[in-house]
Amino acid sequence: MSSTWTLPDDLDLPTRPDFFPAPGEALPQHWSKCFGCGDDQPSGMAMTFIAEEGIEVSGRLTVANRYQGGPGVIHGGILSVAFDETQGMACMLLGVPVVTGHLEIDFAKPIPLGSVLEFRARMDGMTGRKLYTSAEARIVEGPTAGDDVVATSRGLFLTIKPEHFTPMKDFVDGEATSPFGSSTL
Ligand SMILES: CCCCCCCC/C=C\CCCCCCCC(=O)SCCNC(=O)CCNC(=O)[C@H](O)C(C)(C)COP(=O)(O)OP(=O)(O)OC[C@H]1O[C@@H](n2cnc3c(N)ncnc32)[C@H](O)[C@@H]1OP(=O)(O)O
Repeated sequence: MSSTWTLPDDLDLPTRPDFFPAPGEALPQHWSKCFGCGDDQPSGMAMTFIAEEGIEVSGRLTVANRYQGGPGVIHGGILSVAFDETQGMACMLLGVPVVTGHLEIDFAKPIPLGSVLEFRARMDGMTGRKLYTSAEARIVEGPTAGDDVVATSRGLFLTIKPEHFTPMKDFVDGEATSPFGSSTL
């Protein structure tokens, strides 16, 4: 896999607050209408996440037929959504709202429709408002399941003020039922 990504050398690794789910417990969706994780988004990807040790999360995605890009394989954009979501969830362990500033993906192996993917993402460090993350995906169920890493990603997330989404309030489609965290609307 190739990448031009280099981490700054002045990063801190924060400690994880204890008010979030313990390792092994499910993470709440951050916004019920989110395409990646929301349960109020019928056309979405319904990803689920577990808190791991440290500032790390795992997430699962079943590759539905509608996620097809090339013949029989996942669309690269769908895989990118999953990486965005998983790394955003790793940031969420710190209890601060964030948005993605930069995301990059290396697509290493084809991923057949019907596969179940497991993503793992972690915080590599932060400086000021900038949170640096990395992640990888493996196929855990399906005809090509195995230990091979099928894709990797690196992200830069920026902490935002609660009012970041206020100008978007009128564009939300109906009532959201975000139970926890929320996108601060
Ligand atoms: C869907 C929303 C979910 C939100 C949930 C929140 C609550 C839950 C909490 C957690 C769950 C997380 C789960 C989320 C999963 C999905 C996340 C997404 O898909 S988010 C949607 C896509 N992303 C955007 O819409 C951002 C659009 N962009 C912006 O709004 C701005 O550009 C923003 C906020 C990212 C930065 O703008 P500035 O004005 O606040 O700050 P400046 O000064 O430009 O940048 C600050 C520092 O960052 C660097 N920077 C910014 N963008 C960069 C980039 N692309 N590459 C490298 N550096 C960058 C700059 O160089 C600067 O660095 P120096 O402080 O000077 O060292």
